[in-house]
Formats: sequence, structure tokens, C-alpha cells
Amino acid sequence: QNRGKREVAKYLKNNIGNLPFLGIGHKFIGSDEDRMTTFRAIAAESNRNDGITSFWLGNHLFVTITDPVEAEAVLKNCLEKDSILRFVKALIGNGSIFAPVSIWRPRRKVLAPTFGLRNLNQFVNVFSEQSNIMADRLAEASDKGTFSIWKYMTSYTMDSVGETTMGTKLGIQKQDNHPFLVKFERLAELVVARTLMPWLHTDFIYKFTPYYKISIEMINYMTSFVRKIIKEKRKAIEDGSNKKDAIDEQNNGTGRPATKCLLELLIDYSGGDKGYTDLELQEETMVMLLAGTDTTAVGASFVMVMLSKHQDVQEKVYQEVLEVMGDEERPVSAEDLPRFKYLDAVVKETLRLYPPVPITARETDKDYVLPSGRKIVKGTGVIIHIWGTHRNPKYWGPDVEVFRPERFFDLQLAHPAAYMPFSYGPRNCLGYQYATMSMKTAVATLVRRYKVLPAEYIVQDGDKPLRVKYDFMMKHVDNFQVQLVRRK
Ligand code: HEM
Repeated sequence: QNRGKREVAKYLKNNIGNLPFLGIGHKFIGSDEDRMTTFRAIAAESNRNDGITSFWLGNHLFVTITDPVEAEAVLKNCLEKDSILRFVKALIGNGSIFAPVSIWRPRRKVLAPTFGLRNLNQFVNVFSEQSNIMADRLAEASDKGTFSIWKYMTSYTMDSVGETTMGTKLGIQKQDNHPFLVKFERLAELVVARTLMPWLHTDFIYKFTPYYKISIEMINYMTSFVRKIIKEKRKAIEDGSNKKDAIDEQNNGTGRPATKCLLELLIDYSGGDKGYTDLELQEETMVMLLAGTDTTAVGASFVMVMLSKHQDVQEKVYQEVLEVMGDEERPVSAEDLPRFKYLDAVVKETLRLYPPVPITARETDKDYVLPSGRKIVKGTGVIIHIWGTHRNPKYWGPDVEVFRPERFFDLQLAHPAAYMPFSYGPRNCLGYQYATMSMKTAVATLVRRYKVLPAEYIVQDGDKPLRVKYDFMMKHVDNFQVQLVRRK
């Protein structure tokens, strides 16, 4: 098998500096920005090399793909995630996102319909209410010059995800340094650090570090929080008080049926009492908290930064928001969202250039022959390079680096996987519509109230690319800094 891998590495050679034994391991040492720079170099190499390249990380071979035809073949046939992701498992156990295929497949069948559009449309009220809380909080920041909008977005998405997945108002936007947010972020940091530092991979060594105790403590806090809510939900369903809430809400004059949170939908769709166990519900709730919060906050923050850099684009978004919503100040509704067509293109173009998840990985369970005839052998890590695919000039033309939302009008993609911020194929992101709705609601609400300007220290840099870093997700090195000015 190793001979097979060496052969693959030989014909998929890269020119970015393999060392004996280390491979390109030394290129991942350094800052988060250095790491992203390495991933970018790999993407560029792959695009020069007809959409594919490979590199060694120690003795693990990774094939990197930036061609959608090749990517599709892998994503449709090879469903096992790469073992490098195993440290997240301490938190989510067999939660679908990184579960082995045998566990993932039946769970996906239950999870997919819970994310149906009818269910999601009910959540727009939550996104809208939480966006307005964010807009109120930002009034204070808008007088103070340059600041990081990301912090506000993270609290917004955490509160929205909390309410839509667990039916619980976490109130993170209303309390600075809320323990749930602090612990959640610290834990994410620890998991990332462990994944990226191979000497912490062995349990035997990790248990001697101070991080071990802290991470166990955080995991216990998060899981017992979620478990308590599951117990309460079950009880409410049993004694019918969840239905009472529904009636109360109708009587409150909203006239719409009460929102069922994703957790309740999961209980229903998996078969009620006979359906998912508390542990299964806990694992999937953790997946949604983990997969749905930072990703969406990072995406929406990139949109705000791009709007600050492109005032002409922002003006068009603003005019569209006024046109759709009219003059009266009212919350964004589910009916408004599909009418924000230009905003939709702006969100898409932002996620093309700055996909919050810039790479995803699979591990081959057997030898594969790709559509181009190139072979990959069993046990190889395959990096589906989303960033690189979105910058493949063969599919996007010569202006790949230019921010041009209009390209999404009547776009005829040469291949559907040429655009995949939410990945592609049977294991793609389940929350893509949820995320788009949440981002559009937040951005429309903010743009209606504020004009977004670039950070003070930035002088007209138009199409200059943003500096980005990688810590499992791709973020802005300058922390998504902008300025806000209240519109009259
Ligand atoms: C801009 C925001 C988001 C981005 C960029 C994003 C991206 C991704 C990506 C790249 C994957 C991995 C797919 C693969 O390996 O092929 C994924 C998986 C997943 N995401 Fe998202 N996501 C976002 C928001 C959300 C939200 C809001 C939710 C739920 C509330 C969510 C739930 C999931 C789930 C459950 C999976 C696992 C699906 C499976 O394995 O069957 N995501 N996401």
C-alpha cells in the first residue's frame, strides 16, 4: 500500500517543498495565517496542475482536489471522514458530522427532513428578533470608530441557534461574557490546538497536560446543559405543556402556530418515545450548535467586511432592502428573504471568495480511479479544497479574484460542484438554507439601519484581497473590523 501511495505522490508531485519524513509538515508550523498561506499555495499548485496535487504530512499522504469533476467523484463515493477529525468526537460522540458511515447514514435520513424549508421558514422570526437585538447593541459601537463586528455576530448566531435548536433563549447577546459562550469558545480553541499539534494526539501525553482537565470540565458543562433541556422537552411533550405554549403564543396575537425547535422535530421525526435516545439527541444537538454557530457568524462577518470595501455594492443592497421592506421599520419576514435577490448574490459571492470552511476531507476506503483516469489508493486522505475550487480559472474565468456579485445572476455553472461553500454530495451541509436565511436576515437588518465603512486605518483598498487565517475555519486576520454610521 505504501508503494502505491509513493507512486501516487510521484505523479502528483508538488513544487511547494516536501522534506524527507516531514513532507510539508514544516509549512504548517507557525501562525494561523501561515497555515492558510500554505493551504493557498497548495490550491494554486493544484489549479496549475489541472485540478489535483498531493503532499505528505509525515507518513500520511493527502491528495488535494480543486477540480469539481474529480471532487464530485470523491464526494459521492467516498463518504468516510478523515481520521484527523477524531478529537472533535470527545464533544459530539457519534454525532452525524464526523460519524462513521454506518452510523451517519440512518441519522442523515432523520436529520435531513427536519431541515425542510417549511420548518426553517418558522425560524425567520427568531433570526429577525435576534438581529434586531444585535442592531440595538451596535448603536453603542457605532459611535466608537473601528471595532470587530465578528464578536456581535457570534453572539447573534449563538442566540439564534440556541433558540432554533433547543427552543431556549440563551440571552447571550444580553450578557457580556456569558458562560455558555465563553466555555464553548475555549473548548473549540482546545480542540483545534490539539488537532493541529501532532505531539498532543496521543491520549497518554494529552492527559498530562492542563488542557485535558479543562476540556473535560467544559465538555461536562456543555453536555449537561443540553441533557437538561432534552429532559425538559420530553417532559413537556409528555404532559402536553408544549402544546399549551403553542396556544398561548397564538393568543398572544401572533396568529401563527408555535415554532417547533429542531430538537422537538428530531424527537418527532425519529419516532417520538420509540425514537432517538437521550444520548442520540444530545449528540445531534451538539452537532448543530457546533456546526451552525461560528460558521454562520464568520460568513455574515465576511459579508459585512466586503460591503464596507465595496460601497457601490452596499448601496445596491440598501436600495433593495428598502424596496422589499418599504418605509416602515418592521422585522424581516420569511416572505422577504427570497425577494432579496441582489443580497443573495452578495452572500454567494462572499462565500465563493471567503468560504468559512475552506477545505473538507475524506479518507479513501479502497483504491479509486478518478474521472480523469488518475488513481488514488486506499488509505489516502483526500482534501476537497473548496477555496481552490472557487478560484479555479477553468470554471470561473480569468477574474476569479474579483468580487463581482453580478456573476451569480443567471450563472450557468459548468459543473455544480464548482461552487460548494457547503460542500457537495450526500454528506454536504444540512444547514445551508438555514445559514443563508440567518445571514441574509442579519445583514439586511444591519444595512437598513447602518452604513458600513472600512476600518479607519484602511484607505481605499478596493479589490485588494483580505488577509485570512486558518484555525479549522477561515477567518479574517484583522478580526472583521469595520465602522458603522447610523443612517438617517
Ligand atoms: C455559513 C455557514 C455554514 C457553512 C459554511 C457550513 C459548511 C459545512 C461544511 C463544509 C460541512 C461539511 C460537509 C462535508 O464534509 O462534505 C458541513 C456539515 C454540516 N453542517 Fe454546515 N455549514 C454552515 C452552517 C450550518 C448550520 C447553520 C447548520 C445547522 C443549524 C449546519 C449543520 C451541518 C451539519 C448537521 C453537517 C453534517 C452533515 C452530514 O455529515 O450529514 N451547518 N457544513
